[in-house]
Amino acid sequence: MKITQLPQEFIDAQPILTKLEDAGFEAYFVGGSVRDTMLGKTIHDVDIASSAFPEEVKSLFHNTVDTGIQHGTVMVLDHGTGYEITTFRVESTYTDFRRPDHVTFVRSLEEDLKRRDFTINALAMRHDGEVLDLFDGLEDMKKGVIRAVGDAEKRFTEDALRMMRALRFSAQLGFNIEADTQKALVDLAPNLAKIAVERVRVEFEKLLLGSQASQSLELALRDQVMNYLPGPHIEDWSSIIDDLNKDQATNYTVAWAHILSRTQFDDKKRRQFMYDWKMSRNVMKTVNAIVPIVHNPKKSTVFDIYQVLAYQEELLEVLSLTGSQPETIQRISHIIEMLPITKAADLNISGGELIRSGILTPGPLLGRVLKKIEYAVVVGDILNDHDALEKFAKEYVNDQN
Ligand SMILES: Nc1ccn([C@@H]2O[C@H](COP(=O)(O)OP(=O)(O)OP(=O)(O)O)[C@@H](O)[C@H]2O)c(=O)n1
Ligand SMILES: [Mg+2]
Repeated sequence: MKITQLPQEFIDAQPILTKLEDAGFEAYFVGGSVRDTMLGKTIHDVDIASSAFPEEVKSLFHNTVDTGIQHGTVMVLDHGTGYEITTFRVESTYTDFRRPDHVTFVRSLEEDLKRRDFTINALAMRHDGEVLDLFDGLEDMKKGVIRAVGDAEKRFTEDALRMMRALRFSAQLGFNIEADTQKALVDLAPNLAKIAVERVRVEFEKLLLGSQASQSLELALRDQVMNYLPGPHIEDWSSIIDDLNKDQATNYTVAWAHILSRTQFDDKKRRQFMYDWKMSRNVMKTVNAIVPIVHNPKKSTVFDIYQVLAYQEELLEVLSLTGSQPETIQRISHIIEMLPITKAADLNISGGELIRSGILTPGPLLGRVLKKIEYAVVVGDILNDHDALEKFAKEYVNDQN
């Protein structure tokens, strides 16, 4: 099978392949970019596999970086674009379920494709668009199936992450997982607990953002995969799945905030969950700001909303995902629109001015006064007007004495 209209990313990379070929090596586009092209999806980057050994790649191209040379990957820089060229390889025993103990470079494309995870990921494409399909990946694509290349148990034992990848691809593509592959997944799911959390998280986040996330989460639940994922156990998957049946999150911060809004976790358990998943500080801050409001949106005050203003987009999205009433969402949007200030720096008075005018001296009282002023302005008790704020500060200080 030959693709006649190649996406530009491949055309740009063609000279790299032909240079390798002219030197007597084989070179192919492999992996996600070939899969996604066949599926009519847009691609981001192209990966190249070659029979040339890393040193041979380096001697052919002027500008290279050893990005993963021990695994056979060399990056070739070409007009500002980096292309990863990985030598055909086979991997031997994975004693830690994470990384092969060592890789062996080979000259055969088939050997290389044989050790890949799924048939749809084991396609190779020549520089001219000719697709090599040694494991019936195209047929599986047509049928909408995720099938391990060869023995599923072997593939999942080599790298347990592939079980997450199976679920992730099913969420992204809406594909079913083929029966033997599914069985291996059920049997070997406990190994998921042994792999690096960061790797699991990346796949799980891709799953959550997939257009068929709900279908994939249902599979994960049924096959008890959830039991081997980080964090305290979530009891509330069914409501999360229901939500995702109707709509999907636009980014993973929203996805996590949505999940945690649907759980009954208290503050401590929620933090534990995020810590166990090794989420970034930014995600944690956003989730911690949003979840209490989503739990009780009707009770949220103007000042509550003001305090989470930095996360307003995420908040509104999670409210909508969790099925908040339109009136509730409208009320919160309205509060946001009407806020007189968006941050303390918008106040028409500063600590420095209060000191210069002799109303206050540096110290804790000054901090308290500024907080009071901010609160009063936000909730509409006073106007954000310099003289009014100064008067308010004077009266507050007098009351304290
Ligand atoms: N655990 C893994 C990870 C990757 N691969 C192989 O390496 C390719 C590239 O891996 P990666 O970029 O991680 O995934 P993609 O399939 O390219 O998916 P994405 O588009 O999300 O990058 C895969 O297609 C697959 O052939 C594999 O066999 N086993
Ligand atoms: Mg990729």
